[in-house]
Amino acid sequence: MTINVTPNLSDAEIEAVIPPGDIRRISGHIGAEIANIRLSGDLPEPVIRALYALLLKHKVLFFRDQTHLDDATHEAFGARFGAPVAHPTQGSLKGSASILDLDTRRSGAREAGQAGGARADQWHTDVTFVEAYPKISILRALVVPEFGGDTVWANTVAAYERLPAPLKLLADNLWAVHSNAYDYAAVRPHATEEERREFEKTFTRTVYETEHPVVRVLETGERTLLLGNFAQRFVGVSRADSARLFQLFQDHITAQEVTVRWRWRAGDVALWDNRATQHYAVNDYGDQHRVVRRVTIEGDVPTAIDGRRSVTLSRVDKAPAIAAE
Ligand SMILES: O=C(O)CCC(=O)C(=O)O
Ligand SMILES: [Fe+2]
Repeated sequence: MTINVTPNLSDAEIEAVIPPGDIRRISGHIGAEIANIRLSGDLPEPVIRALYALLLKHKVLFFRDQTHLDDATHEAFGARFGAPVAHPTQGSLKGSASILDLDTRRSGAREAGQAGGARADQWHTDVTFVEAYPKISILRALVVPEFGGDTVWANTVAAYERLPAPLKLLADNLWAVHSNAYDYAAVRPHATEEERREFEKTFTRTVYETEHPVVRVLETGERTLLLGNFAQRFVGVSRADSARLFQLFQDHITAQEVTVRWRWRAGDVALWDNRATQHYAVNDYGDQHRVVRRVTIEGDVPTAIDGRRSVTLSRVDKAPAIAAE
């Protein structure tokens, strides 16, 4: 059952279900580990509400030792926060509604896929190339390398708040075009021809272009910077200037001070507010095996400061052309 979320529970209301001693903040602006909880689709509603309130506050929540979860119960837990949605082009793991399998050993997975596929080593917010991109992502670690393979999240609300006033004004007035058809060759110069074809066949099977405000107003009233690696250019700005502006804002978003880095153990779960964060999977584990699986929860169409909403510019299906090759 999906909850009718009440965003602003008081601290006392949260404490009534999740004691403060079970909440361990990890860094100054983002991330908290929640202890003594067994995730499932059957958690009482007050617990789900408290988790959601904590998510709005900390942007990413971590849970250790959830080895009891399988794909079905992972998804059932996610469904308590809204409807699970499949990736628009990559589909989902067999037998599940929404699970994205990121396995470094799955054939074709090495370089294809979302933001670099099984190795998502680009700063991004999930699936921003569609209008109503997911509001929540929930990642479960199945196989963790002996060393390396951490994930880093950045708080895009804190990044906005820390901008000097003139840069806030600039961001407030910008819109960006996001697409899944980014320049794969530029991002992955060492990719083989096969990998490039795999990328085209799966990830960009349908090409989306969506215009989003760079500053999105959240249900909490907070303003968040909406960029990441699917952002291609700013509306009304040349490609060259877009590249410089993008770098300027991304550098603020990924400043160490607004990030948290998680060292995975098998059975860990990370739950993030995909509207208020970007993330990056550190690609430093060589050929070691790594498997993580993700459930994404339906989001809504972003609203800008002036009330305008994001719009889909185009959605072009390439599948028939590729199938005919
Ligand atoms: O592999 C990871 O740690 C993160 C992958 C990713 O970007 C995602 O699950 O959305
Ligand atoms: Fe991601």
